[in-house]
Amino acid sequence: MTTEMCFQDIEKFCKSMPKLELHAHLNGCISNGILERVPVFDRSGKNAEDNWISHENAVVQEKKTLDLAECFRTFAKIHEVIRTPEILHWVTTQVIEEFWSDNVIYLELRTTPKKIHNIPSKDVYMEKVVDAIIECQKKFPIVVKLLVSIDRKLSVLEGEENATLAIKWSKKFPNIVVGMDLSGDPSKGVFESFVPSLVRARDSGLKLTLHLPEVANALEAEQMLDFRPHRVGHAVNIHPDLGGTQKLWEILLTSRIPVEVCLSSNVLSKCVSSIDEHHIKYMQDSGIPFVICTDDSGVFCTTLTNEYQLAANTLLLSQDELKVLTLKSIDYSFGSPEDKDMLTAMVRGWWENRNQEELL
Ligand SMILES: CNc1ncnc2c1ncn2[C@@H]1O[C@H](COP(=O)(O)O)[C@@H](O)[C@H]1O
Ligand SMILES: [Zn+2]
Repeated sequence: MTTEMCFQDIEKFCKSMPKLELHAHLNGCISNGILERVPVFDRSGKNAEDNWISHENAVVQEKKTLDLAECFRTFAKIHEVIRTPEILHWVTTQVIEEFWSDNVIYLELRTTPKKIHNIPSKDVYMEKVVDAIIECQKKFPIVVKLLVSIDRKLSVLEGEENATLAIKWSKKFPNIVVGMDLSGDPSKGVFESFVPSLVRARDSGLKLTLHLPEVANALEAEQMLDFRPHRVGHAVNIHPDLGGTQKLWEILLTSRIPVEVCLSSNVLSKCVSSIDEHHIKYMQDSGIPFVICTDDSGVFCTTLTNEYQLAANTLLLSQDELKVLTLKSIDYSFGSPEDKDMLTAMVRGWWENRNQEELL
């Protein structure tokens, strides 16, 4: 970052920049502000005015270190709030609106469809999320895509079900449902068992992103990288100085698979000991492609602005480098060629205007 820019300037600058978010779990992105306002809907599905779920029931998330196990307990608490199709629809609109307020112009949301509480089926889950996306795209200048996740604690059969669901919904809404993700508690489940489902999704045109294990598991990390997904999440425990191996690092390096970097998530979940020890520096030095993401903006009390600011401070990025980072995230996105052209024009337009204003 240029020396004349102070901390607040960087924040203001990162906020004003148009940004792309490529790694955001729907329920992990429900902020305290949203949780405190979850409405109670009456039986007809209408929002019963002034009837909010009490604050005591809301999950209070704090910006503090949680270990991974605590993170997963927090997700379970949030899932307790998502009791009806109406609430799911409402929270999805709120999450999208919060990203839009942060100047996110393109958002890839991911979620594991669930049949829980009064949500009668995974299809209804998909319907509510897709409806909310369509509604928000009419209201705000933001492009939103959906990736269907497989939570790795699920059975192989349920993984198959999610792949079938993703394929079916991508045929219905090809501009919205564009990919699949494998995520969840890395101490549960086995990547290899989901390979047939993921291959089926890939063969039907869906893009894939896999969470590389956030705990040291060189064998699984290697299997995931060898699978050549379109992107990977996190990439902790890959570099030989940081819990990985030379072999893993070289596979990542030569594969050119873009990494979704989630700085706050990695530090707050204690997968990385501090921001200064984060592998983002090694990735920058080696030229490994990466994109800055939030992961769970609600659970980690962060924003994409904050993550860009952290990256700018950690890597001492110039404004021009921030522009390049944003333009690269367009390339790595799962948007269509038309989406990418439109986003490139928007981002370039914003930077050109800004440069002209500076000259005046
Ligand atoms: C912190 N690092 C992480 N590592 C692995 N999986 C994570 C995660 N953060 C979130 N999830 C996955 O996303 C779900 C919440 O969103 P959805 O209910 O699907 O919308 C979590 O239950 C977990 O499966
Ligand atoms: Zn994630």
